[in-house]
Amino acid sequence: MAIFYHPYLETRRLLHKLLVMLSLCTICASLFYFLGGCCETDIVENTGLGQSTQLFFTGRYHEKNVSYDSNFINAPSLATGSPDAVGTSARSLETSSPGKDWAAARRLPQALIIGVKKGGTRALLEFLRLHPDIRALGSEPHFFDRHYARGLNWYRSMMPKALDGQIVMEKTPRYFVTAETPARIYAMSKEIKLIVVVRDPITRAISDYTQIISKTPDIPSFETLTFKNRTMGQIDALWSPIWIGMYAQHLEKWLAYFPPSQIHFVHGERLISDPAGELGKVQDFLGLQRIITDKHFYFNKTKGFPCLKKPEGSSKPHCLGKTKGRTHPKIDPKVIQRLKDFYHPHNLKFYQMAGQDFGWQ
Ligand SMILES: Nc1ncnc2c1ncn2[C@@H]1O[C@H](COP(=O)(O)OS(=O)(=O)O)[C@@H](OP(=O)(O)O)[C@H]1O
Repeated sequence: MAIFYHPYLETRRLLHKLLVMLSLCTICASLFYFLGGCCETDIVENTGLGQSTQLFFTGRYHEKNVSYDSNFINAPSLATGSPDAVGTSARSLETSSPGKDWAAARRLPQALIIGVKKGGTRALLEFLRLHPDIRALGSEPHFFDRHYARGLNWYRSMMPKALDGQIVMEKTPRYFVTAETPARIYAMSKEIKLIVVVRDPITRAISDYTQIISKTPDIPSFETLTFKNRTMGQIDALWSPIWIGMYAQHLEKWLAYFPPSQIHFVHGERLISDPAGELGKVQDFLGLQRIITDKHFYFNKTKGFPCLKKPEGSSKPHCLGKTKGRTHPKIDPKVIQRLKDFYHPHNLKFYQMAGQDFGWQ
């Protein structure tokens, strides 16, 4: 029987072969992707926070929703959004120990820097990131004050991946003055460790005002805004820069939920004059080995603040960016004196509640 060569049949055979090969490729690729995805991210997460929140973790967020403020100069990787750009040892898990990445998971934080605004919270967070046992979120998630309705799974997805034994933390200075926050944090974890950086409330208020005026230059002077009635010398205690500094009144709300042993106060002025000393106490409070020491800091005369020495593999030192350590306006000494009188009883009450004298006059 004669075999006919028919171009139409030949093309059909070729197309058929191609289709089979394509299907095989698709199956292989899907298998490869599926197996890879499973091994990398599907981890049963134990929050370790004494509550029933064991959840399946899908881990496909990669911090894409998080904005990092580039508060460190000469820290290009921070500016590009890496959560662990600063520090000699706190390198990104994803890049520094790929072999261990499979064991890392996103967990809810075990420690929080809750305040105070303009206290030195950014400096503290960035210094703490030097510790290999700390994994800190670079941005301020504002979960307990603004985004609570998004739920704990959203909050967890914001956190950097951490290995067992590493402490996950974030900082949002507004938590300290938000009335609903202590109860919400308590509902997440009764054992959480809370850190508050406090600074002389008058300097803090001026720092706050300096930030406000940098964004809205047309507002009245600090002196004007400080008073409800200047001739009567009546302070406007509801003006946010003044109100935030009434620490005792805010602390009361936290002590209704957490024992004093769970709240650590960082002395904001000493964080500038002796960063290693303050960091030593924070590491003790967190139950960590004292790894961050004075070897990590140098005083930058131009900046007027302590900065980080060069990290491994880089010749550039790290200072906080220009929004930290701004020049403050000169305030009328009479207004300062009036503020001292105003804050005096609040400060005394705060020293008593915190169990330490911060020495603000
Ligand atoms: N090492 C170092 N470098 C720069 N600045 C430092 C440092 N340590 C503490 N500070 C003080 O931190 C103040 C800003 O506080 P915060 O980071 O808490 O501000 S914020 O609430 O997050 O906006 C900032 O306030 P201003 O001086 O008013 O800018 C600083 O005084």
